[in-house]
This record gives sequence, C-alpha cells and structure tokens, in this order.
Amino acid sequence: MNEVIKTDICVIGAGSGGLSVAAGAVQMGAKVVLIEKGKMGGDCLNTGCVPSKALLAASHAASNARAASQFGVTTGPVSTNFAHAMDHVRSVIADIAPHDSVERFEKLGCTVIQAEARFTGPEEVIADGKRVQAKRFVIATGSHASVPPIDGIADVPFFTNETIFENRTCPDHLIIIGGGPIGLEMAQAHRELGAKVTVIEMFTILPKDDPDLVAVIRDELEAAGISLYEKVKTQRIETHNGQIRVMIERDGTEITIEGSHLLVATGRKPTVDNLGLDEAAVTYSPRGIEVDNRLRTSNRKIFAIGDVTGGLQFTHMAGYDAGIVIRNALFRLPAKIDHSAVPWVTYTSPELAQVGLSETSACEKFGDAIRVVTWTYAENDRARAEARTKGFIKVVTTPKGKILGAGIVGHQAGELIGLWSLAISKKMKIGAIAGMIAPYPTLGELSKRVAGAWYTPSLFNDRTRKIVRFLLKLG
Ligand SMILES: Cc1cc2nc3c(=O)[nH]c(=O)nc-3n(C[C@H](O)[C@H](O)[C@H](O)COP(=O)(O)OP(=O)(O)OC[C@H]3O[C@@H](n4cnc5c(N)ncnc54)[C@H](O)[C@@H]3O)c2cc1C
Ligand SMILES: NC(=O)c1ccc[n+]([C@@H]2O[C@H](COP(=O)([O-])OP(=O)(O)OC[C@H]3O[C@@H](n4cnc5c(N)ncnc54)[C@H](O)[C@@H]3O)[C@@H](O)[C@H]2O)c1
Repeated sequence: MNEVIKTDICVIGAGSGGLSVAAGAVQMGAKVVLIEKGKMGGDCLNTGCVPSKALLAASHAASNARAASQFGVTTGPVSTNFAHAMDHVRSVIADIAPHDSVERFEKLGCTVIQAEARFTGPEEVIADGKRVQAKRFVIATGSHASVPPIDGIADVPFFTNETIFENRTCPDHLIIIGGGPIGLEMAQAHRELGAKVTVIEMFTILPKDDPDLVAVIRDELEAAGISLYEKVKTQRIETHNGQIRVMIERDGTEITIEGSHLLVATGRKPTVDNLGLDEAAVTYSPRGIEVDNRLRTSNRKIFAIGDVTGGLQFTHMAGYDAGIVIRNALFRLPAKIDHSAVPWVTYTSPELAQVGLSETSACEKFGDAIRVVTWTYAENDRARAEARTKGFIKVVTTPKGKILGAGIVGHQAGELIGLWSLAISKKMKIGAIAGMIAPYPTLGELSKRVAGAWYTPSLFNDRTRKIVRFLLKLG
C-alpha cells in the first residue's frame, strides 16, 4: 500500500521557478510538497546561469590582466589554468547550494521528495512510491538541451550545458554549434581561457537581439580571434584521427572545420516527457505546456511555470511566474502575466541588455510613429576613465516620449538596464529619466544623457533661441 500525502501545494521541480513557489507558499502558511528528481537548484545553479557566469568571471580576469598594460600595470605574460577556473565554478555553486538545499527547504517546513514525479490522474502525483494528493500542483520541470538531428551527431562526443562545466582540460579548439547566449558566453569564456574557438550559427548570432547592438559583440568576438560562421548550414559531423570534423555549407560551398571538442548550444526543449501529463489532462506539445495568462494549464488545479511553458527562458522569468502562481493559487487573486518589461542580458564582455520593444518590433507595431535616440559609451567620462568606451545605449519611444524599449551594449549593460525595466513597467516618459540626477562620473549617466538627447532637437533650435533672446530682452 503506497503512502498517501495530502497537501495544499505540490511543486514538481526544484529549479528557479519551483523553489520560489515552494519557499513563498510555505512561508505564507501553505502545506507544501516539493519533488525533485535531480539536483536541487535545477539548471540555473548547477548547469546554467551560475557556472556560466562563474566561468566568465574567471575568463574576464584573464582578459583584464592582458589589458592591464594600457593603465601602466605590467603583469608579464598572462597564463591561465583551466582546471583552476573550473574549481572556481565548483566553489561558487557550492557557496550558493545551501540556499537551494533539501535541508533549507525542510527547515522552512516543506516536505521534500527526491525522486521523479509523475501524474497518475488529474489530482495525484506519484514519486518515490508516495501518492501526493494536492489542492494545487505547480509543474516547474524546466528544459533541457535540444540537440538538432545533424547527420553523424549521434556518433561523435559532444558537450551540452549539462556536461561542459565538468570539463577540466582547456580544449585546443572548441567548435560551438549555436550562436545564441549559451554559445557566445561559452565561446568568449573558452577563448579568454586559451582555447581556439569557432562558432557556427544558422542565422546571425544572437538573432533575438537588436542587430545594431549585436554588431558590437560580433566585432569584439572577432577581434579576440573567435571564428564566426553565420548564415551557414551544418551538414555533417564525424570524427577523424581523434578530432571532430564539422562540415558546413556557406553560399553553396562546403567548408570543413576541425576541432578537438564540440559544444551543442542550439536551444532548449521543455521537459514534458514521462510526467503523466495525459493522465493529468494537461495540454502540452513539444514546445511546452500550454498555459493561460494566469499560468493555469488546461487542468485548472495545475499551474505550469518557467522554462517548461516554452516562454522566455530566464531565471528571473521563472521567479516572476512563481509570484503570479502564488497570488492565483494561494490568494485566489486573478494575477496575470505581463511581459511588456522583461529584461534580458547576454553576459559577454561587453554585455548586451534589452528590455521592452526593440527598434524592429516597435516599427512593426507603430510604423513610423516612433523615435529612436542613442548615446555612446565613448561620450561617457567614467567609460573613458576605465577604457571601456565600446558600445552604446538605444532607446525607443513614442513621439510623445513614452518609453517603449531600451537596448544597451557595453560595459555593465546588465546593471544599467534595470532603470529602463522600471521605467517601462511604470509607463514612464523619457522626461523622467532626463530629469533624474545621476551621480558623476558613472555609467548611469548614459541613461540620463540618452534621455536628454531625446530633447536636443526641440531644445537647441532656432525657435528656442528666438524665445530665449526675446525673454532676455525683457530684462
Ligand atoms: C548555460 C545556461 C546559462 C544560463 N544563463 C542564464 C542567465 O544568465 N540568466 C538567466 O536568467 N537565465 C539563464 N539561463 C536560463 C535559466 O537557467 C533557466 O531559465 C531557469 O533555470 C529555468 O528555471 P525552471 O525552474 O523553469 O527550470 P529548472 O531550473 O531547469 O528546474 C527544473 C527542475 O525540475 C526537475 N525535474 C524535471 N522533471 C522532473 C520530474 N518529473 N520530477 C521531479 N523533478 C523534475 C529537474 O531536475 C530540474 O531540477 C541559462 C541556462 C543555461 C542552460
Ligand atoms: N544570459 C542569459 O540570460 C542566458 C544565457 C544562456 C542561456 N540563456 C537562456 O537559455 C536559452 C537557451 O540558450 P541557447 O543559446 O542554447 O538557445 P537559443 O535558442 O537562444 O540560441 C540557439 C542558437 O542556435 C542556433 N541554431 C539552432 N540550430 C542550429 C543548427 N542546427 N546549426 C547552427 N545553429 C543553430 C539558433 O539559430 C540560435 O541562434 C536562451 O534562450 C536563454 O533564454 C540565457
């Protein structure tokens, strides 16, 4: 006879989304069962954001040391120790892990089951032989690497995000298929740590971002010696004398790229298999679990959040979804998702950050009735002082100054985008940013200056000059 556990909320998956629901719900007085089949913390902690940013921190330390001579600092030849960099990665994960651990969640009051969960019906999940019956379920099973059906791929060894952070030897030549955020962050990290790197992208790199911003990243990666093959088709992959050969086609010509290691970073697949979703009457497809704007599935007692819904695959979105579900499931409030001010950042150096509408999507929505203003890092005194003058900020508004979107490519772009997220979510006009007092000298002044540039045509023109001269004549 299976043990039956009755609870208020049952959360499946202890990644960014599931942990946020579980921690919030239990601290607000709900009985919570949390089920995780793998490592607590999910992708973000173990195989995603945390290891990738830790590896980038190590690699940026190397590139900063190489650039130190411009400040009169002599370091001698910079050498890198790949295994040591990976030790840093491990230690950052270990540092954060207690926050996501079974112990912490049990202390908070959750019942944690470390096993695979599967629905047996619309109101019951089974895990580790225990039948969990809950008033509400939250599916937060995330996503996993999607491997494209390239001829020969099954017969060659390759990394995905699940294995690359286990590697302790710097690849001689890392070939990366996919020029999205994972591909480019890993390309730069490995290049800076001493590997030769080639990126193969079927469209253009970072195809979801503003091409003007992406151009700065492209220049930087190429200047660092990364080979980029864009708009190419990957035909075949094979091993040859212990090396990996990737055959691509560009403009009708076949090119062979030979490398020591291969990383596949071609996007993600929502984890919907073996969950018993049919038994639970939850509608899904390979693109994810279908949810409405309150994150309810076709079974109204079951919510789905984060990567498994196939939406915007970011840790901050899984956390945001968790907040929506808590309001719906615990407080019965009809809270709805709003994606008008979702920021995202690619953590290359320089960083690329966007929020709201890009220039292209604003044009599609509003036609010519938009205004675009830019300001460059080269005009910012702090950027000059720190020799970080590459990049610019671009802001898109309505003709009346309502902020529609902002994109930043440059040093610390990810830290700067928050202001614009707030401005868009609070429906602010550009005048609010122009009127803000920004401390000098900070990169934060970029935001104020770009907002000021919005007023330049109307402030510094003949009409204003005439008005000022007239007023001055009055005494
Ligand atoms: C290399 C990389 C870098 C990234 N960098 C960033 C970044 O810098 N910033 C950012 O915002 N996002 C980043 N992301 C994306 C981010 O990691 C994900 O969007 C986020 O982890 C999604 O959270 P989630 O809760 O939906 O899923 P996950 O974190 O994947 O958690 C899902 C959990 O569910 C468990 N599970 C699955 N099926 C079952 C089952 N049947 N029973 C029990 N448990 C189950 C899994 O084991 C897993 O632990 C990155 C991703 C990758 C791969
Ligand atoms: N900094 C961040 O926030 C961050 C970092 C890494 C990952 N992520 C999240 O994880 C998700 C997955 O990242 P990703 O980079 O794997 O996915 P992605 O979907 O963003 O990018 C994959 C890239 O691979 C290309 N591609 C697909 N098939 C290909 C093929 N056969 N040959 C050549 N190119 C091919 C696509 O055109 C695309 O540019 C992202 O969408 C993002 O949501 C976020």
